[in-house]
Amino acid sequence: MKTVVLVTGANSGIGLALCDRLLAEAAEGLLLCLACRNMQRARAARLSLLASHPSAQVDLLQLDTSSISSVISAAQEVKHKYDRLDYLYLNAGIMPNPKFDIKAFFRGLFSRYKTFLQTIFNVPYIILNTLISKILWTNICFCCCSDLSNPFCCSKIIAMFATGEGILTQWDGVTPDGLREVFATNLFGHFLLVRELEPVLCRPGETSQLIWTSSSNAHRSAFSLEDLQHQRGTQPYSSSKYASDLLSLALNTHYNKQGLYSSVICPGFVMTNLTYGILPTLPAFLWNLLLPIFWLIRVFTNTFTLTTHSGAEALLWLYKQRPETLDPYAKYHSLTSGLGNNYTQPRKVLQHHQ
Ligand SMILES: NC(=O)C1=CN([C@@H]2O[C@H](COP(=O)(O)OP(=O)(O)OC[C@H]3O[C@@H](n4cnc5c(N)ncnc54)[C@H](OP(=O)(O)O)[C@@H]3O)[C@@H](O)[C@H]2O)C=CC1
Ligand SMILES: CC(C)CCC[C@@H](C)[C@H]1CC[C@H]2C3=C(CC[C@]12C)[C@@]1(C)CCC(=O)C[C@@H]1CC3
Repeated sequence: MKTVVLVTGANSGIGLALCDRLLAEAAEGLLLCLACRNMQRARAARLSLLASHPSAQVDLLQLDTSSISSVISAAQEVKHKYDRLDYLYLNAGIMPNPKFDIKAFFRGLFSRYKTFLQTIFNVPYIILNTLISKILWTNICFCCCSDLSNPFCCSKIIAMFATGEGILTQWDGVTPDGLREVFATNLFGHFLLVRELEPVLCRPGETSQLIWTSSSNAHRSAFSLEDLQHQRGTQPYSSSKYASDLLSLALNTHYNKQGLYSSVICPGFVMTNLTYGILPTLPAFLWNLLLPIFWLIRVFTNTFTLTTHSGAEALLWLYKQRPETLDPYAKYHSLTSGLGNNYTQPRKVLQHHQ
């Protein structure tokens, strides 16, 4: 019997890389279903996967997660075609019209520029402090140095690079169903899909896994239970990702006794169609010019996974785990070390009392 895996948003980016890595891992025993909104792109993705894994079984499914009717008919088709679903990767996602706020970026960087330079050159705080204060021996210099020795500033800059917090502006629209587009695409459509697929996900005596592609950009401050769709805020993407972290937890409470387990992952910062739009003046291939800078930043934050292959690391790692052994309060991070090695690390995301 083949393991049935369904991946939403499988025609590009992290989703496509995941499919490739799954097939490289277990092409023979796998029945892979690519769930995509655009069938032309889906067919192209299928062909590229079959080119490198000729013996693989790859099916296509039309699914637009932002549309209620599309989700319902896609779920009907899945239930009709397969009598089981072992893995459901909830990966499709949008961040409409993201813009890099250069002012906010430089404000964040240069308000703490000394700390940034120190981070880059890795000069130990104490040596630098003593040296400068001995040479100049003035009050002003002392003030500067006290700033230098504040590791909190360093960690703030690193956090800015790791999460994109405060340096991106986003936009949101309304779907024909009357829902906010980011909420509908990233969260609600997936939730509906899970509910509709209950009969093939919850089978007596067997386990299945839901795996959400969340983000380091998921911020509690962006989310409000009173404004689930984020109609009143300016961070719809962060809100939808934080909501998926919460929802995963709730799904575990609800479904674990029926053998269905849910986890969230964070792929790190990956260069994909989703991120190319952030620097609008830069065509996709020119992003590669920034690679040396990104590799340098990676020395300080291992969240710069950069390639789709590396970003899919935690998604693949979860595929190999027994779901009962996973921590529902953890977010599993794809990480890449300064030397380019990929690994997965769980980090506590929600505290039990939250
Ligand atoms: N890149 C990054 O740095 C990070 C990405 N993520 C998350 O990773 C996931 C994958 O994104 P990524 O690979 O980067 O970007 P891509 O844009 O390459 O992939 C997104 C995929 O989702 C699909 N999609 C978008 N909207 C819908 C919809 N309404 N219905 C069905 N499919 C849809 C896209 O299809 P189409 O080709 O038709 O647009 C595409 O296949 C997203 O959830 C994203 O939020 C999280 C953290 C960081
Ligand atoms: C030297 C500069 C020009 C570098 C600019 C880098 C930024 C464009 C990126 C730094 C951190 C990135 C990031 C994301 C987008 C691009 C950055 C802001 C995300 C917000 C993309 C979507 C996510 O889910 C999380 C990412 C976190 C890091």
